[in-house]
Amino acid sequence: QVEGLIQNVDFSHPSLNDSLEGEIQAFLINEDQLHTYDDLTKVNPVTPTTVLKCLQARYSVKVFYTHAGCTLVALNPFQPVPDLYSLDVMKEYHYASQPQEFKPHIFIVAEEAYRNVQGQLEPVNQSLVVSGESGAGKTWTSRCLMKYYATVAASSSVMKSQDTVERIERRVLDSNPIMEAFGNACTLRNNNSSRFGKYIQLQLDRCQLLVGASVQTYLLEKTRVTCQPANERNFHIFYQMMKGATDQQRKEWMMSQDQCFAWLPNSEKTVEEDCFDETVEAMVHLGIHAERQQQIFRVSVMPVF
Ligand SMILES: Nc1ncnc2c1ncn2[C@@H]1O[C@H](COP(=O)(O)OP(=O)(O)OP(=O)(O)O)[C@@H](O)[C@H]1O
Repeated sequence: QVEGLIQNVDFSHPSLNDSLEGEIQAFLINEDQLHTYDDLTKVNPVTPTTVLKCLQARYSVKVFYTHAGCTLVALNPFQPVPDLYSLDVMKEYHYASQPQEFKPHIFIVAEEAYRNVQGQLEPVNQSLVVSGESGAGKTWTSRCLMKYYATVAASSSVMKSQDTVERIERRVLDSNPIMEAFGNACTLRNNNSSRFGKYIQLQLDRCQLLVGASVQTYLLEKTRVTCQPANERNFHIFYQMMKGATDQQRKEWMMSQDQCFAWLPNSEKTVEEDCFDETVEAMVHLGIHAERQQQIFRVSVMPVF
């Protein structure tokens, strides 16, 4: 992704090469300043080395977001960062008169898009594109964005407390565990890898309150159901069912505790996402009633005798 941001420079000319190398060295000499570049367009010269060194320097002081013009570069901290996404931080960005003057953050992008919806004459659609390689943090980032909108654009009094998010806002957030249970799997690169692409639409009314949402999915890696690459797993939902089913469900689904399934390799591996209760709870919030759930789970079960 960073490569794509870097200008095309012809490095083939020897003198150009030498002078550029000199500029790079001159830039990098101020090592203790590199983390202060909060916008990569200020880096000069812009080369893979200078950009990556700046990002590395920021990462080492636990700064995970950097602007690159109107793009935001997000580095994956691979660990929870306390208070980076709290309700208070959301409020700070949401109520700021100039959020772009704050430290780079995904909430700046979220807030700018939110404000841009309010066009001069008519509301204007906004799109946020989250891209990156597997494990880069796209799913995490999309969740943050949805949480932000579910909070700031909530029709109820959600800004009062973190757990008053409800109704449509709650449903928007609850779509995530369901989508992830059925569409994510543990791969070599990411324990919670999305095996599909998604296009999420959040609909706001003229008062900029969240009134609807839809998710379109595409390119689901269906072949994973029957064929999992070595040391990877099938979709989370199967393991969730194996681990979380009640005795009654086990009987009905013919899934006894000690049974092995050829299509469910690496069952011994426990990942955070193996949480059947959470999936079921989210289904309830989304209005998927018990009978429909049973139909879905019956289809999901594939016993091999
Ligand atoms: N901002 C963050 N703070 C803390 N942890 C994070 C953050 N972003 C990502 N992670 C961690 O990195 C893991 C991988 O991120 P994520 O699943 O979002 O990647 P992805 O880009 O969606 O990958 P894939 O394309 O394989 O679906 C997450 O499960 C989470 O543990």
